[in-house]
Amino acid sequence: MSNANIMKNLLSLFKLVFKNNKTYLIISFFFIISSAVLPFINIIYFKYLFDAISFHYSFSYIIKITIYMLIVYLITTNVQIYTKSATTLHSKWLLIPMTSMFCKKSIEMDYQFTEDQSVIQEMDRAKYVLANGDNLEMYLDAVNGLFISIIQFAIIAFLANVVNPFIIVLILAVSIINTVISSKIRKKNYQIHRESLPVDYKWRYIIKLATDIKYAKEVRLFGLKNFISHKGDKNREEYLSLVKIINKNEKKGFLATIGTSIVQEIVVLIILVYMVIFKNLTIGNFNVLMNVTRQFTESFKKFFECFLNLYTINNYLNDFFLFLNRKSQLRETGNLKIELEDKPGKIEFKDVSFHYPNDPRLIIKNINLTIEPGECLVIVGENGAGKTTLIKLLMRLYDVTSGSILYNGKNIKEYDYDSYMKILSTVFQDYIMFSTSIYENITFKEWLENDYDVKFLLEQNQLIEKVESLPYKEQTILTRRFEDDGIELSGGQSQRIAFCRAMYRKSPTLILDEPSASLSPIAENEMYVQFSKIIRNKTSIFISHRLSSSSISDKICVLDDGEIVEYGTHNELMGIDGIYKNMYQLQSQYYKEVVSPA
Ligand SMILES: Nc1ncnc2c1ncn2[C@@H]1O[C@H](COP(=O)(O)OP(=O)(O)OP(=O)(O)O)[C@@H](O)[C@H]1O
Repeated sequence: MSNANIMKNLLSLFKLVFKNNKTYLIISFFFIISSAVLPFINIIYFKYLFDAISFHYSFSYIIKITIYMLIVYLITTNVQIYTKSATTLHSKWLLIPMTSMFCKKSIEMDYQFTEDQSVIQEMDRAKYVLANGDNLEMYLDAVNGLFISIIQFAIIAFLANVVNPFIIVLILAVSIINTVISSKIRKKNYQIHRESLPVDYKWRYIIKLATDIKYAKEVRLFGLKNFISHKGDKNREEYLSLVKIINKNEKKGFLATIGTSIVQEIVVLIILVYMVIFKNLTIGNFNVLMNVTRQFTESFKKFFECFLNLYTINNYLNDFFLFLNRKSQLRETGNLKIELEDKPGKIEFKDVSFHYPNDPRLIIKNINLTIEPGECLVIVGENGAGKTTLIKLLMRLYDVTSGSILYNGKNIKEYDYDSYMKILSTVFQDYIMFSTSIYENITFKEWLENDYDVKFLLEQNQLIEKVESLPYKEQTILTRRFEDDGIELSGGQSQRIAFCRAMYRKSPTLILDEPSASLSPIAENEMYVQFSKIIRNKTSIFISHRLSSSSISDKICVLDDGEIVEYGTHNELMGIDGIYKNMYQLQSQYYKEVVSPA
């Protein structure tokens, strides 16, 4: 870690403090001054006291300097105690803007990075600063400590006429040796700690497997108790073997520095005793000299300790700022605003090919497709044909490998990212229900009494009866993760909430990936009847395995192994002996078998 990095991170942190918590700076100033001068009050007092006794000053003079000393001591101690606890508290406050910056960056980060192991690990290390707030406290404490030591050096330099130069050289040498030992140990341990983070991350995943409701069914069904606990045992063994190395390194370093410090104490004592016996050093001056020397050692120790803390924690802070400064390629392209955001636009795929960043296989191959404004397109195809991937490209979760996607004639990269995202509403197969109220799950807004849009959507999606029957209606919390009176919805009900969420955005383009996957055939039919009303004046794209969706489609596109193999209206595709006709006939036969009475 270079010094430039330390300075850069310090500056970044200082800017953050200055922007978010100026009070911290004022409190720190008083903390630094009071802590720096506190040890010298006694030293200076005893110097004056011994002088007064040696030179037979009046008793009232001694009382006077004693009272001054007590007043100064009391004020300084109080200031130091108050500001110490205040700086600790205010450094915790700093976690608020830092957490918010971190979350914002994580969300704005290019989607493809969420699958990149090196970025995931960088994010984990950055998270470490937030999850272990003590690190930030220690870092800021170290910065204050450095200032305290520097002021103390200045005071000591002022009093230096009484310090033997040999002692200074000795203290300097011992402090430097101890610093080198400690910094080597810390560097080694930081590397080991870095190695331990992914292990710890896996451990949290294992705990989640055992406790998270998401996995509860699978875990019980397949009797995964031993499987999970075995994984947990192995993981902890791996983690503890790393902690053992860290402890061993620390022990070695501790023993080495204690050894050098003992040698230093003995040599200083020998020199001062020699000066008392052979150089007429008075006991009073011996006392002052001993105290200043000890303070000198203390200040040096503190200085290097703070520097080492700063250096070590800087590694974590560096990861934090590195992550924060990570560029988002997808976001930082165009800045064109979309005009008429509520009107559907023309979407064109031109020679689009794509492979995932971690896999060279082409998943989308030379696609040419036009979706006219207000058209309803159904994309069908076997599992793995590339249907979801095509939608991910349209949603700018990934950039095309070659070719281009146009919206109203302009490459989607030219648009401002947020402006472009506003025109799309998507429900993916793996939509998420958040552990918050039904209302917030749909709107992502604070509760608004009588939000008729939400009521209308609940009604349209046949959820109103269910929601009205709940004790807190739209304010009922989904999932029981945080609330005892939270509710669990069925797959189909959750999917309808996800539809409401997509429709609430009122975007001119609606994309639904497998909208009927969790619905019964009757519900599926009702859904398409509802959809035909909702999608009026919107462009809609459905990915569907169930071909009943064709009843509301204008065009159907059949994907096979990343290529468009058939394209046209339902009637056109039924006219050719292809994949679509085959699939349709198979499915309608199945429906007949299921529905017709035996
Ligand atoms: N993040 C990823 N990294 C690498 N390959 C991926 C990734 N996501 C999907 N793929 C691969 O891309 C191919 C197409 O996947 P996609 O999800 O687009 O298919 P699909 O047609 O939507 O399938 P399904 O009907 O099963 O949902 C698959 O072979 C899949 O393994």
